[in-house]
Amino acid sequence: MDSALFDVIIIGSGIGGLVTATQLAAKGAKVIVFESYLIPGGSAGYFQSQGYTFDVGASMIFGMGNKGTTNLLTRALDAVNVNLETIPDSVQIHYHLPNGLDLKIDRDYETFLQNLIAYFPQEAKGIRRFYDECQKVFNCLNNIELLSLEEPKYLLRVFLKNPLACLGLAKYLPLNVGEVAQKYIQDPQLLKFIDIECYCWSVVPADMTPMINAGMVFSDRHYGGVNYPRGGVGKIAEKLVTGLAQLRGEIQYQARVTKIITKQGKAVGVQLANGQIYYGKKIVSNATRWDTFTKLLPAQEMPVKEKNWQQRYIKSPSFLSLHIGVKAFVLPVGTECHHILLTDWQEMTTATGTIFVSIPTLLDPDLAPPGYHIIHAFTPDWISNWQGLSESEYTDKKEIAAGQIIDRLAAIFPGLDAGLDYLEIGTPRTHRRFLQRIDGTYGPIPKRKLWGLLGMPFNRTVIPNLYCVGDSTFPGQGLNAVAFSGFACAHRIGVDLQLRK
Ligand SMILES: NC(=O)c1ccc[n+]([C@@H]2O[C@H](COP(=O)([O-])OP(=O)(O)OC[C@H]3O[C@@H](n4cnc5c(N)ncnc54)[C@H](O)[C@@H]3O)[C@@H](O)[C@H]2O)c1
Ligand SMILES: CC(C)=CCC/C(C)=C/C=C/C(C)=C/C=C/C(C)=C/C=C/C=C(C)/C=C/C=C(C)/C=C/C=C(\C)CCC=C(C)C
Repeated sequence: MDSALFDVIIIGSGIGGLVTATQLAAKGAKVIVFESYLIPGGSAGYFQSQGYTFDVGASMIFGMGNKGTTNLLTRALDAVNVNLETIPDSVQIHYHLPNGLDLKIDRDYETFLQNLIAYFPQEAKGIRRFYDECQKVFNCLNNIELLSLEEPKYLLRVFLKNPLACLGLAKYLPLNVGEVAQKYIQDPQLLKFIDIECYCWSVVPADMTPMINAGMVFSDRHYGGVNYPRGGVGKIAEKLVTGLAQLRGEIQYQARVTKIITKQGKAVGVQLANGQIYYGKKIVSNATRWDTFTKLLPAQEMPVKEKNWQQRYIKSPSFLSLHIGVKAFVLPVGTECHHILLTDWQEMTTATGTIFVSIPTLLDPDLAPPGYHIIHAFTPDWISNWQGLSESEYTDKKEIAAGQIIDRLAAIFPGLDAGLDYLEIGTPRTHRRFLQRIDGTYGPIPKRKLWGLLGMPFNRTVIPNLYCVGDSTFPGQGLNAVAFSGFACAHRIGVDLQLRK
């Protein structure tokens, strides 16, 4: 069944897809979003059970500050006249690391530096120089308008307005964190610490983590800060959808796109699982590049550019996630919201080696019944560890794996077993199923050491009228990063469609 022509069809309502949709609707485009799940948000969605509201992903949110230009989530919400109350987190992460390295990353930059220097006094100068250099990158970004790097007029405009910031960014685009850190720091334990500072959001150590992204994360946490949306991470997507609807943009749920329709090599529409066909002038995929170019388009016709990208980037592991409800007594007084647990540096990048913990109810108690808290504990794991099992083997394996994580969590929550009220276990298979992400992957990671961010593709693809948005486009994983990708994608499409607003 055919239907009206849309300006833009967006496949998927992750934050990347929704920022693209809202930006384009605000520019006056006729937009429709198709989402395969029941609610918007993708990996920034939520689920509710027995009085708890769980974030499906982590709850450490950057980009919700109220100043500068890098607060892209705040800006995306403002652009469609919706707002969301946020709760500031005074500590980004409490690290529990090998050899007794127990450190809180304070929101205040100077306090953070002093706390780290207390562990490595001999590296005081190097620590300051390294993190100050990250701040330099951030200051360049935070001084310019952030739009599509594929739009020459914008590049010229931004360059003429702020040449030093642009040259600064151009210098850092090919660099990784490792090479900058090693300029200033010699202590092997401290370099390991820089590795986990990167790994916990990029899923690769410092020598493979782009310097631009580190500039964002290591500086925004002290500038706009980490801020939690009241009501849960899922509120960001819900509010964007409200804004989209106010601008007459449409969204359909339980609407899985099975095919991108092409005509003479150009993308012209999409087909849904129920057989319906929709046509659009521009098609945007918020599915991963792997899903886009193997499932939504014929895998055997994959463009060379995409094949080359797959030579440079591989799928990161997925996660084993425990969504836990506990009695309040489990949390010792002074517990912070986010934790990283690692007992052996050798295990940092191995499956289930590093444990991540979020306790969003410390910021927003209404996410759990009175007297209870949420502990979301997750650890990287590969889908290959969860395949080829019978139903009962799968259930047993889940329980054993969850038991092991709970035992390890006892290091910081000794009463956890006794105070357990609720437990839901998600595996890489769960992430694949609910998020429609191939192998449940968290996103692309470099296959080998690359030139910083230079290898990450922008939004246009070699197929005319087909764009990608989200974490397999520049600058990669993270809600604020995919929000950037959404701003850039909408800007490029706005120019291509000659939208006047
Ligand atoms: N900072 C944090 O704590 C945090 C928390 C959650 C997520 N994240 C980040 O968010 C990023 C992901 O954002 P994103 O925008 O790239 O995408 P996403 O994967 O979150 O969303 C993609 C959406 O597209 C939908 N979809 C996929 N294929 C479809 C199809 N064929 N038809 C219809 N719908 C389809 C999925 O259901 C999903 O809702 C991740 O990189 C992760 O790092 C960060
Ligand atoms: C003209 C000339 C000469 C030149 C040009 C140059 C330029 C202009 C350039 C530009 C560039 C740009 C714009 C760039 C941008 C970038 C960006 C925006 C970036 C961003 C980033 C972000 C990020 C990375 C983020 C991230 C985050 C994340 C991932 C997070 C996550 C988290 C997690 C998972 C964790 C959890 C933990 C716990 C729980 C503990």
